[in-house]
Amino acid sequence: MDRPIGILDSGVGGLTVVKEIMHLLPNEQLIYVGDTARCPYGPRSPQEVRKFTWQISLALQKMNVKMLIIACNTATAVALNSLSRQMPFPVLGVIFPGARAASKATRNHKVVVLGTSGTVKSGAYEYAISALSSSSQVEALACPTFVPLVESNEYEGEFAHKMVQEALAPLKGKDFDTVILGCTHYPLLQGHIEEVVGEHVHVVSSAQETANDVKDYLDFHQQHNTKPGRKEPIFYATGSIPMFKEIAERWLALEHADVRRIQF
Ligand SMILES: N[C@H](CCC(=O)O)C(=O)O
Repeated sequence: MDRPIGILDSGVGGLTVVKEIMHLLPNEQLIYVGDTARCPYGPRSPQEVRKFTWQISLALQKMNVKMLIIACNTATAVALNSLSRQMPFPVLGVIFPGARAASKATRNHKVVVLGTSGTVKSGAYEYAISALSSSSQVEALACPTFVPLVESNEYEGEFAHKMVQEALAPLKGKDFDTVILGCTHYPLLQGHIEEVVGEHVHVVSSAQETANDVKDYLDFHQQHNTKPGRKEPIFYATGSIPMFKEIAERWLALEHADVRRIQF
């Protein structure tokens, strides 16, 4: 099926999912919406995040997508159920794939989830992990400083490292062996996070697992794009286009990212 795949996030975080899908399914046309003008979603109420997620999803529906990926944990936690019930195409979130990857990786069944305040308050990871393995203990930690660091393109260097160190200080001395990057912005800080938690800890991101789920779905339902050739993604942003373009080109190693404006 030659229709595009829609992907959404509050900002640039979902590009971590785009990167994996581009790698695994280069033939698919991706349309991405980053709601950078209203980012972060983390501190907002569930009602507001649900409303914004629906607005974007309806815009993507008008663009004739064959499938929707909510590449945002905060939005997945509050909007996946209603969207997957009511949209006329499959809707995938990022929480279950991340929980599954962590359940596979942990040996001592002690898992830490790093996420936005909204995701942590939702308890969505605790719920997903307990459904997969009732013996696992999950501790969730909100890291509200991380998303602004990534959105302002300051995710590399000393300052970012110090912010990560400060945010993860409550984990010192705890014996977890797996950390879930429970926000799609956090893989851009993965190097700092790995240094702080130590190399004995598995750091899992849901991006790879989500991309695998997309492929499995397209395989099973025979819905791959049949037009030959690699497709360049189309990006829409509600906020600064130059900032989005710079981050997308760097993170996805694109020479020219096609970034357009969208408003709600
Ligand atoms: N990237 C998003 C949201 C970050 C935010 O807007 O607070 C997530 O996975 O949760």
